[in-house]
Amino acid sequence: MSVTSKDDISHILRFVTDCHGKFDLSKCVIRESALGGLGVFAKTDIAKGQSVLTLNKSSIFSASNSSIANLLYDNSIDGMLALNIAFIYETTVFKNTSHWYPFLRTIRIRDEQGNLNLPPSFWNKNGKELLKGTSFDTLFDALTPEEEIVEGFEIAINLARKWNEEFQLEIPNGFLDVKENNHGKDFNLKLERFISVAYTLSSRGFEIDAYHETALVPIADLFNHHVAHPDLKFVSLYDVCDKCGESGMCKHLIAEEYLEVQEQERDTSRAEKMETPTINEDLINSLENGLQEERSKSITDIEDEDSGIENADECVDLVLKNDVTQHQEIFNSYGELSNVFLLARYGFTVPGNTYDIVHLGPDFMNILKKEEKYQEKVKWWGQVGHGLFSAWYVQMRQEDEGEDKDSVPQSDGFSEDAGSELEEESEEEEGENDLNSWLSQLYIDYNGEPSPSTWALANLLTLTASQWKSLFSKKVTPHISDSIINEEKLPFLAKKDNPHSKKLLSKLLKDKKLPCIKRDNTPQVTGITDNMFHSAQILVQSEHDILTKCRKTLS
Ligand SMILES: C[S@@+](CC[C@H](N)C(=O)[O-])C[C@H]1O[C@@H](n2cnc3c(N)ncnc32)[C@H](O)[C@@H]1O
Repeated sequence: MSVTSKDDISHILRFVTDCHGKFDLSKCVIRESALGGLGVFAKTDIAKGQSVLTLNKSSIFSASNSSIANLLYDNSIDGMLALNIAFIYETTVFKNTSHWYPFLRTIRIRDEQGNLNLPPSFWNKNGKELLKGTSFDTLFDALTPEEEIVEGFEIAINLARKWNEEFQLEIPNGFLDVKENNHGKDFNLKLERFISVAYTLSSRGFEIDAYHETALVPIADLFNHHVAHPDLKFVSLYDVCDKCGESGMCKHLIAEEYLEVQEQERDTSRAEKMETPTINEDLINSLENGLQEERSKSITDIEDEDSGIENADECVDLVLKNDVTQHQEIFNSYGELSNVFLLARYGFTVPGNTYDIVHLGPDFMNILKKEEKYQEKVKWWGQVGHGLFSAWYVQMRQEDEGEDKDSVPQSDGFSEDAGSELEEESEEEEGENDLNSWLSQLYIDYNGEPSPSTWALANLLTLTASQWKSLFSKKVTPHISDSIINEEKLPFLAKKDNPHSKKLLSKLLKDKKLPCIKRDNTPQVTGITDNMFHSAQILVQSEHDILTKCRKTLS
């Protein structure tokens, strides 16, 4: 939960004005939102297509334009780690001397009660209990602390010490000044602050371009998220030089082109072997002289046109994709995300989030472990069946869509691993864990509809011995995975009206345990802050509602 205080509105507006940004105060107003913190509201009706905010990229804050940009670059630090370290230096070391400080100081890493904003993976035991057994825990394993952030903190501490030793750059006080002789306690205290910075920035960052990567954008970060009907589109030219951020020709591109031409000439002439020219400072400088001339000419052209804001390619824009009406809050979209993702990355949850699901993996595992009769079927499903069924199902859906071209394409339930959205790093381990792969496909969607795999596994488990045999065109061999499936039987697995399967699923839902969310004690006793409680309550309620809908579907 990262929110801004209303006392900061004037500072943010002044910063944007000083940066010659365009935010039309006759059309929009920043004020407190019922969702928490601030939001941006329409002062008048505004037509779709209009831009509500235009800022030059030089006024956004990224690691690449921070005061320590060169140091980060020299040490090959990029991405979110670079942004976190840059933010810490800017707000603790450079402070008033930093161009961005008036904006950055409005970004709080603590909630209104003074508690650090922490992701659930770093909540205390009581806090984690609030989410135990939900999809957050079982499907995404998002209660386990990420090693990556601790490693990032250690890198940041070492760099701070190195820069201090080498050229006396002050070590950020209270953040990276970990006492060497008091490693444990002091380390953990400052690690929490570091995590809080990372979590807060991840809830406010915008993907800008190849040069800036993720950056903080004043005012743009005050628009709240809408799950279903966002009003805005964030526009930024991504394809720029990753070394200098130029959108057109720059010395790096010219140097690259020059080398390419040299290469081609060498190939075509097939003459004596020429020495390969390399990009060095001399080459860049000589090329840059030519470029400088070209550039000053084009700058004059732009200034002549003078529209108040410079080259559009050098700006970021928030453009309306809907008409908005007077007084309404104007919403952005942080992505088509379930509450699991919103909480893990952005620190909040939304009631009635249509991207929510309920994971049934552990619930199936419970009955599979208990019942000997299921062992053979489950072994086949894990090794062969799930893959076969998924491929058949996707193909069948494509054929249906081909026949009915006007129909709205729908998710086939297999196109994406339901558990993939939080697991960028675990994609490397793809294939390592077949069990997780098919278990992740066992879920109920927001409408209370079991996923295709859920129906299929339930249908499989409830097959009688003779039905199970007839699933194979050849006798089941001792090695179940070698048995040949009778493909005509696959549609049976997709059935949604098998009373035996419905009964099995109903029992599964009856036994499913979700956390009981109630406030037994004060936050001082439990360490559960209002934000933690509120977020967990919405997430768990959403899962309860999905289960209720599913029970109706099954009855
Ligand atoms: C980019 S900021 C948006 C502006 C924020 N309200 C502020 O005061 O700074 C993102 C934060 O706003 C809050 N937020 C955004 N959309 C929300 C929503 N639909 N419901 C609840 N909180 C939301 C969350 O605290 C989130 O971490």
